[in-house]
Amino acid sequence: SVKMAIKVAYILSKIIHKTDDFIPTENRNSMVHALIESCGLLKHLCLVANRQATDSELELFHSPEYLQYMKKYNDAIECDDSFGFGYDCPLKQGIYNYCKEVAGASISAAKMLCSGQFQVAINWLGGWHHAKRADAAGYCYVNDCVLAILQLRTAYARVLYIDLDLHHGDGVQDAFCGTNKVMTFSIHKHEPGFFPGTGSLSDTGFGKGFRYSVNIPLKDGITDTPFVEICSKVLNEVKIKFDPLAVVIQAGADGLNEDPMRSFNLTPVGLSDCVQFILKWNLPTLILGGGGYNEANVARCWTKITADVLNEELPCEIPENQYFPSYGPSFDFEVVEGLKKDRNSKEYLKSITNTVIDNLSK
Ligand SMILES: O=C(CCc1ccccc1NC(=O)c1cccc(C(F)(F)F)c1)NO
Ligand SMILES: [Zn+2]
Repeated sequence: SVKMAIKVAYILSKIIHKTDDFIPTENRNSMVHALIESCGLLKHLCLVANRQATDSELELFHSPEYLQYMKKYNDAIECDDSFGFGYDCPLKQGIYNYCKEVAGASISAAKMLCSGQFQVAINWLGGWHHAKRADAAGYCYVNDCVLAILQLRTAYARVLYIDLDLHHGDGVQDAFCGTNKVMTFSIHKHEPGFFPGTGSLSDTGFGKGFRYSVNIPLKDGITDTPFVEICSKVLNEVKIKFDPLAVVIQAGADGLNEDPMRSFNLTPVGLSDCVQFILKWNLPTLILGGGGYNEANVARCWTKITADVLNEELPCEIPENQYFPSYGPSFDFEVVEGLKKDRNSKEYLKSITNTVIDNLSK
């Protein structure tokens, strides 16, 4: 089918190398951008210079005390473990500037969609779905997903949030679990003791938001085909029932095979097929990053998603770029599917699909 060329906004950060200091993999954000650039994709994108979020924009979701604490430690180098900082979310110098940069990028991307000038906006620096109003969690210090959704809600009556990360998008679900203006859909690993532990089948929202939280809890080992199948089946019902006017996709890549999380068995093809299924709806769509700890594979995945959004071909081999050695020994774009067992039986997938679709039609 002939695909129309669509206008795609891509948020550029001048301090992208600094943002690498605050995610667990040292060069990831820089590698993603360098690979996208070396594949010649920037000329097809509308490059938007990032603008840092203001304090008042961050306060649209986060508590002033929480933000004040980060601001205070922005220059210091030690902290106690209040507000969730400490072990999982170490506070480092420049943390507050990092939050303003990342949140600003997701808000800027959302503003591009609100202007009606773009159909898709991409911010690979964003996707930090665990952060709470006054609590850092799971390496997330600022919930840029929530801030972007709030921005989109100024122009769109109903916004759908879709979380493809290995982990449950708990911070976003919590923020909107009581409203029927934002539906949150998250497909993730759900096993005893696996972070964050929420997002079970019965986790469907409260009050006005009852049945506006959709969760697909999975076991280890799922591969592209069943993942894309369950996503498209359920999202098809979500589209009919909720009739969203804008979409936010968190495309966290820690579900890829060879990720240190060693859980799912996805490849960039599966994640990109999910994004393509959603883009067929022709709705204003914001695409964010998220988890993903095999940095070369995350760069391969998000470069492929960017190329597929643009309907542009990728070269067969990894082009020369600053991080070329990281792509050895294959030096190509493929992430092979592993041999691990898929613990999601057909019966299990069928039963959760039916339950979720049942919930949607009540
Ligand atoms: O990816 C996440 C957060 C993962 C997380 C939650 C709670 C506590 C720690 C983490 N992060 C890790 O476990 C982690 C982060 C970076 C790298 C690794 C590695 F060891 F797998 F490489 C592991 N959310 O989408
Ligand atoms: Zn994750």
